[in-house]
Amino acid sequence: MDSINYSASGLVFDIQRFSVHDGPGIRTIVFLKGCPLSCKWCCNPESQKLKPVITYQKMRCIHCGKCMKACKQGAINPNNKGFINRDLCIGCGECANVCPTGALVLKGSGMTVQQVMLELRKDATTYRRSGGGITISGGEPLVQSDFTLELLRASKEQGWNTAIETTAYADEQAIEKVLPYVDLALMDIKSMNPEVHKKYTGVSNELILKNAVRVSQITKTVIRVPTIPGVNATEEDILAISRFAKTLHNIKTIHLLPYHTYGENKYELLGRDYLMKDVKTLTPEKIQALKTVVEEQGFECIIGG
Ligand SMILES: C[S@@+](CC[C@H](N)C(=O)[O-])C[C@H]1O[C@@H](n2cnc3c(N)ncnc32)[C@H](O)[C@@H]1O
Ligand code: SF4
Ligand code: SF4
Ligand code: SF4
Repeated sequence: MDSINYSASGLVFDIQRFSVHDGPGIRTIVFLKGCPLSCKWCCNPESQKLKPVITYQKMRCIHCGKCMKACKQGAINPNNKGFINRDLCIGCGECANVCPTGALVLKGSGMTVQQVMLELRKDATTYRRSGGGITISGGEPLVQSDFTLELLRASKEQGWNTAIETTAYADEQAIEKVLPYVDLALMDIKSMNPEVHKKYTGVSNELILKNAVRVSQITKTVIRVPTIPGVNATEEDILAISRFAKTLHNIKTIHLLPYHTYGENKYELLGRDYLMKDVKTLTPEKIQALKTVVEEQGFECIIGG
């Protein structure tokens, strides 16, 4: 086995400590950039591009003009819709460096495995006491598969529990090399209907359904379904996903994640329209009915994951 490459670097857009979701015990979630999907409801739209992106918060702007002078691409102009011309912006972050109020923030920066491990080590005692560890999310962690692999290997060497949040849209090699170092795969199945999947996520579900079999063979897997009204939140949709889960290897638990709008304001910061504005989250009665469907198929069902 090769030694761990601590100098491998990846694009990270957030690190959240003390999470009690997304795996056992107390965890640190490392959010990676890059996703081949573009789910219309995505709560992390800043994750999707595999490069740093700038956010602009109008409320904080005092119109000092420093960013305009700093931007060599001429991408900033108060007359632009959303302040920044995103066709010109290269995500260099020079504007954010000079902004005195924090109105401009760059999402995504290069970090080495060693730098991420330094962050993680701050909570090593907590991981040991609680049986927790690292969860790699995003974005899609399998996009930066070499970086994800090294982070997982380094974490396993410390004896920490490892998890990934994935939608398994990746090539076979990425699955085969990364999953053996994952203790728990929290794997989304968003819809069994290929047209619906394509319409709302930008890609067909064919590769995901194929890879789901392999993921479940390699490691302990929990199926997750973000339940989005008008997309995949009928009893028929959830029954179809539950039946599919039965064809996988040893799935015991399905998480239903009720649709939420926590990410809505981020779209504005990115100069994008939020396309799910009119969608209301499910009532507790409706989500309960979906839970019953899952349980009738013999699975444990957790609402919220
Ligand atoms: C941001 S994703 C990152 C991992 C991976 N890209 C995926 O989709 O599985 C993490 C989790 O958040 C869920 N999620 C994203 N947007 C959501 C929303 N608006 N409401 C409920 N769950 C959401 C996803 O379904 C996924 O289970
Ligand atoms: S990130 Fe760079 S290119 Fe983009 S607006 Fe700021 S300074 Fe200009
Ligand atoms: S530097 Fe910041 S506060 Fe000044 S104009 Fe640009 S965004 Fe606004
Ligand atoms: S797969 Fe995950 S990260 Fe990618 S767009 Fe969908 S919810 Fe967002």
